[in-house]
Amino acid sequence: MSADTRVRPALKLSGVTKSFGPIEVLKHLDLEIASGERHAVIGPNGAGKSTLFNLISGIFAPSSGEISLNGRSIGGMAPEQINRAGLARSFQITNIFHRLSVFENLRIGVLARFGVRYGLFRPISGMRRINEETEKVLAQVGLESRGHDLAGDLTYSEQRALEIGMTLTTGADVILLDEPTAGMSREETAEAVELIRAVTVGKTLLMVEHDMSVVFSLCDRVSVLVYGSILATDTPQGVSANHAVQEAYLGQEAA
Ligand SMILES: Nc1ncnc2c1ncn2[C@@H]1O[C@H](COP(=O)(O)OP(=O)(O)OP(=O)(O)O)[C@@H](O)[C@H]1O
Repeated sequence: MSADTRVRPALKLSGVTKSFGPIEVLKHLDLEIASGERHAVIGPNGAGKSTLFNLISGIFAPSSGEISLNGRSIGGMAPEQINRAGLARSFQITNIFHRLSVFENLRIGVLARFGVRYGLFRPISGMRRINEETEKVLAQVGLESRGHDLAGDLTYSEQRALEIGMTLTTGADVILLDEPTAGMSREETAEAVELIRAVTVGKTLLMVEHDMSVVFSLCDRVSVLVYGSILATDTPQGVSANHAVQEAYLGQEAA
């Protein structure tokens, strides 16, 4: 591996703009997320956080600018292609199959990852490998005892853990989480933070998160998005001490 490859960011946005008709929702964004970094995006309602995630995960194409994943240009690719290139996203709105078991939900992701490859081999050995991988993710997200239960019967925080598990099944090394602790109690939030920390070891995490205590305990750096522009990117401590950020966002939240 060359020195250049080692310092290459996991995710890089250069001059990314997104307009809907005449409205420029994201304005010439530059952002680099280092490989192995845990990074939060914060910002007031309507700042463009969801739009940013939609661009990175391929729901929308950027109007201009460049997005690269592990050095490969992904701007404008379809979500499945971006997923295969190594990026997985969980959604703010629960995105699981309620009438399938927890195990079956996870196995869908594993099948998508291995299905084609194992189609070449004997089905039994292929299924064994797929089931083993599924069990592994089930354990990683702490749902071993719930594998046979319907996903719809899980508690809210267990469903969020399942969603995180679904991002892991794809084998992606860059994970996008959209408000993973939204709607959780303090205890559930603390558990979710530990889970996210554990499952993202060795991976790169980009998350939208409103809860600053989560950002402080989990993230290496934070980017503050206000009116479609990045106002600051810094450590959580640096961002909280930044006067422009306090005026534009944090002060407003505290008020
Ligand atoms: N498909 C779309 N068509 C037109 N305008 C859109 C579209 N999607 C988002 N917008 C506009 O872009 C702006 C940014 O929205 P976005 O949902 O990205 O913000 P956000 O920071 O995620 O907000 P929230 O925290 O409320 O989810 C808003 O003014 C929104 O109305």
